[in-house]
Amino acid sequence: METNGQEEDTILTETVHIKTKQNVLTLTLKGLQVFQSKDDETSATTLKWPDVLCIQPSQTSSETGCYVLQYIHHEANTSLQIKTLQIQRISEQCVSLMNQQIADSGRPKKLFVVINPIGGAGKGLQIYHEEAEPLFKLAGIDATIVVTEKSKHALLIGENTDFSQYDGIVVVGGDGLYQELLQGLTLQEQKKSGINYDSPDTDLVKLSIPPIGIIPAGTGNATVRFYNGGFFTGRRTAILNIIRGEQYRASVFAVYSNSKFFSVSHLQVTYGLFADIMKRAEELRWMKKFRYFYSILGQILFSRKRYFDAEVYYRTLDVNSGVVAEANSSDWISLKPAIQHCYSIYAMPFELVDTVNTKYVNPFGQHCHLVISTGCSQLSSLLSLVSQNKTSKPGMEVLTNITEFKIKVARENSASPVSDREARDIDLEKGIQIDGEFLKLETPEFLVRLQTSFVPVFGCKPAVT
Ligand SMILES: Nc1ncnc2c1ncn2[C@@H]1O[C@H](COP(=O)(O)OP(=O)(O)OP(=O)(O)O)[C@@H](O)[C@H]1O
Repeated sequence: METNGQEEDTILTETVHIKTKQNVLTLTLKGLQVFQSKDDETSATTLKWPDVLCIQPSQTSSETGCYVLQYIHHEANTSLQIKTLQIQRISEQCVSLMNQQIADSGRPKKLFVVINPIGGAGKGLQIYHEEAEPLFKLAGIDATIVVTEKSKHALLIGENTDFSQYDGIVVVGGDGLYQELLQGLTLQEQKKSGINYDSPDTDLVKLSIPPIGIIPAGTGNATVRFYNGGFFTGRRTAILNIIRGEQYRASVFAVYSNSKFFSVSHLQVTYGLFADIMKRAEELRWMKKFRYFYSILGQILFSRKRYFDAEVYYRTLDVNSGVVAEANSSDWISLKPAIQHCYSIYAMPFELVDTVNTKYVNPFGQHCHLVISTGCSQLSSLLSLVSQNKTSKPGMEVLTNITEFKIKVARENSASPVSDREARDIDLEKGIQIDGEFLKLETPEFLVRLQTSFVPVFGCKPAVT
């Protein structure tokens, strides 16, 4: 709460006691402040209304006017914690005004919650009931819960539910569950609008839905980290950001193939190496969460690179003018040489800020980067994905400021395989990995278009280091 202009914003000022010492409590339109003495600003606790969880009568003191204030504390690295403040001798009028301001702070009042009971360690329900529900109750939030009963259930929920009576949609699961819901929501919005959403030349209609919050309960929980400042330090931060109600519009990819809208992607689109790893992980599903570790290790240590020839075309944003280069031209920019002999292509719908002074991943950005591994080691390609590298190096081309790209894979293998390995390679040639799932294309070519400000999400801006 700023002191500038505070006088005009002030709703009420009164004297209260904290730890038996006299304090001044001031309520303003923006928040509240408690301080021992006007001359000692350092002793002040200053809170904005979205950070005030609740004020309730103390359970440990029978004294009238003794209340416990619970509030959200912001740590230096964007993680959030709950703190309490016991206040004595506070008036009923002040408590009632505080409750009014908390209710008007913009936090959601009604949430629609989708829980995956089998994601990750199978603890989605437990996580929700033990960690999220008590905090939602404390914050006066009502929740309607739907537990998914089968694969793709979240897609049907997204496609067929009218969310207009809710202030937020919450996903309790991993990246896969969020992708399914997003896919359903995207289809619902496009169908409602009547556009030809199969054409990549038609802009998708941005989602006009209540913001989505993710409570991580899957094996892969990457996107929630980026939506919550990039330094994800626990589920509690994600839950508290939903309660705070701060929202942004995140970018996603729209993926097209064979002249059809194929999928929406909130995390990553990969072709080649990482799609192959994901395919192997699916075959090892019985190993539960260890399947990723095992399939990555198996590929890096024991498997050869599966090379393919690809034509790569792209469009970029002129970051200084904000204009998409070549946007009105039918010509795409092509890599030189036009055909890349490579083994991995990937992109994430995030803007990477990586300068001498700062490095962070921004999911609310305007462009992304595309990485093509040609001659570098598989480990190097993997590390670049994990570390969000955006610098080209020998055997790895990184294209920056990308807004869309098009990949056409030339068939490396003969149509009639002579060995099991060749048969597997042909199978893999049509594979693409989207947000952790291995999917099959009809033909090995696809177009990916960044859709900026596409989906409203609860969260906070990236932590700038
Ligand atoms: N009741 C259910 N029975 C079977 N599958 C389900 C059920 N509910 C959701 N799913 C499926 O679970 C998959 C994974 O969900 P989620 O992303 O929450 O967890 P995860 O453990 O990170 O995922 P993954 O297993 O892909 O690593 C989704 O593809 C979804 O279709």
